[in-house]
Amino acid sequence: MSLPILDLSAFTSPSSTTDSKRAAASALSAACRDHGFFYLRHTLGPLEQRALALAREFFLTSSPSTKSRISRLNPGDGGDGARGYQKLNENITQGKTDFHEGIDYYSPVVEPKLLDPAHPEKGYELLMGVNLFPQEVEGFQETFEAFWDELRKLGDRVMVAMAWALGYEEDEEVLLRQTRNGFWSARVIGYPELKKEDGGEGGISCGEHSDYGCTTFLLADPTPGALQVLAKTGEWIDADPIEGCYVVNIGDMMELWTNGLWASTRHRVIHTKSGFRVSIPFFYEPNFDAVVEPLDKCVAVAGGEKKYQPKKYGDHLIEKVSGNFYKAPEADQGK
Ligand SMILES: O=C(O)CCC(=O)C(=O)O
Ligand SMILES: [Fe+2]
Repeated sequence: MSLPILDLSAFTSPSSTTDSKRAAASALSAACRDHGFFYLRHTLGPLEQRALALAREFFLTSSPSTKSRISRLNPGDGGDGARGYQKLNENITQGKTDFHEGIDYYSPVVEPKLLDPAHPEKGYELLMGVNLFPQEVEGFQETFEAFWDELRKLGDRVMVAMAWALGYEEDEEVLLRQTRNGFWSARVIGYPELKKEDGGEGGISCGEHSDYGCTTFLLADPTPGALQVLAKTGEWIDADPIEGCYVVNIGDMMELWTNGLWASTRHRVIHTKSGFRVSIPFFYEPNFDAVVEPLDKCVAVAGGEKKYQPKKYGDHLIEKVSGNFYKAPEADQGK
């Protein structure tokens, strides 16, 4: 089984017809309902290769002091508990350590919130700090900021396409209204190959999880066999990169909006091939204060039964981020 390849250019081009939008929305609806994962044909040109190359340069050539200068630190220790660099084995999924290193970024906050203004060295409230860039890697910050800007715009268009796919052709901004100032997030991830001594067989590069927000746009280098998606049949299928495409998946908040019509599909990374793998997912998310609840039309499909309680996205995010760095063996943590 393989994942569908979609073209949503009907929603990005100003000259497209209603019929072409309907056709694209119908393919999108089937992909989200049947898989929760799909390939989206879209390219940002050389910006993508530049971002992947800079990510690789950071992981493979930066000194330990460069990496530690941008370390994720807890509130109280100088950080905001979320933004920054995590070394190998620091990230936790389902209570188990992941074998990757990465830098986490979030939407910049207009006024970072110091924990204690009299003692700025203590850092920030959870998630309310500043993004940390490796200034030693020339062009890193500008390239990634430009990359994320483009993906935010793409995400806005995909929200309109998703609204059509859910039957909201007449109210196509029903999702966009709650994501336009989205509290997006992004990761720059490096995966050394898993070897036996690192936990090799049975070890995990990034543990099984669902993404916790709205829609993820993933770009990765060409390494095959690393990202795997749990199909509805119960088998794990490879989501290998396809040139000119993003791997897109829906997250927990989209599952909530659709009243479970589109499930947030579980996935994992097991990288045992040779070479250092790099991936740069962008998580397009609802506004921090968006109250996400099942959409009327999706509730109607389920015979009027609301299967989920409303949830404020910011609360959901705080819950999830707190779990990512806390080793709780029973917990089922998302990303
Ligand atoms: O590296 C990948 O291919 C996927 C990473 C991922 O699933 C995540 O960061 O949520
Ligand atoms: Fe993920």
